[in-house]
Amino acid sequence: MARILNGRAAAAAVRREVSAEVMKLKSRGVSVRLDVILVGEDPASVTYVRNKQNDCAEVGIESQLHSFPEDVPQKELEVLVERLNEDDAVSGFFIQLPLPRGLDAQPLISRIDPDKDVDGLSPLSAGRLAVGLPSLLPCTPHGVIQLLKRNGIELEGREAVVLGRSNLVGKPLAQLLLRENATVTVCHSRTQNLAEVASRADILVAAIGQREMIGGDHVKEGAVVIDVGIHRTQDGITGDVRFGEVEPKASAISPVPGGVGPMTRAMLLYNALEAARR
Ligand SMILES: Nc1nc2c(c(=O)[nH]1)N[C@@H](CN(C=O)c1ccc(C(=O)N[C@@H](CCC(=O)O)C(=O)O)cc1)CN2
Ligand SMILES: [Mg+2]
Repeated sequence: MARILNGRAAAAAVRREVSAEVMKLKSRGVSVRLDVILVGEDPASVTYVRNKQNDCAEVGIESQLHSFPEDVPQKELEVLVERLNEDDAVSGFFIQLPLPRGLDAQPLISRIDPDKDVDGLSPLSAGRLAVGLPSLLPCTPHGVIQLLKRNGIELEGREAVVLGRSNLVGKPLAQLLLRENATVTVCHSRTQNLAEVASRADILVAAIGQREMIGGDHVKEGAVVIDVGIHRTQDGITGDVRFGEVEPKASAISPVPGGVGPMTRAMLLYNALEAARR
């Protein structure tokens, strides 16, 4: 029976730590402000943004929402990004993803000042991470590392397999695991013998975006399994992992919901604090 890696508890601990540091900054006259760009009315995005703003309020971070209809011109968003870059009252900001069809997120993200890039997704932030310079770290991958570390799971010298190579999760997570001295393999849709490669892992991270694709045959006995997937079904939310099949083989496993998701939110608060210190 696997240990359940409780993301809600770890995230609550991060929030307490951030809150204490925000308080200290405030006592020195420095306020922390996280601005949010939301385009369109995708229900999941609207919920995530509301949750993130509630998190900010809980830890004493100010937050301002910049909300646009889905047909907003790209140029208007570019102008806003430049304005937020220049505004000294704004510690950091992010664009809630995905953007509606017709808008291109990458040129906007590329314009964000890396010192304000609380999602850690700009090419400059990614480059800093890749060469080992200090940078704001993408929230989900950083949340995965924190979930592992706060549960006392050793990474150094261990075989880590990341399933998925997105800019949001897979690629930066591979960099972070390398930084922790794990031996890292990244798998993707063209990987041959996926189950064979995955079952080499001491630490297996599923971030492929395919509902319940990973089963017992992908997992080595005693592996630590992290599920980054989020899929809404009629029966509730599930991940990329068939939990019932994998849990008996794993030594530890993150649930969905209540695993990586809450950590993503918590690491955004951590980044807002870091940005304010810059
Ligand atoms: N600009 C960004 N956009 C998106 C990101 C991101 O990090 N930055 N990640 C995802 C969405 N996301 C945050 O934005 C996010 C998704 C899910 C959760 C979460 O807590 N999930 C819960 C379950 C879902 C629920 O209850 O609705 C859980 O896993 O327990 C947090 C953040 C894409 N967009
Ligand atoms: Mg600066």
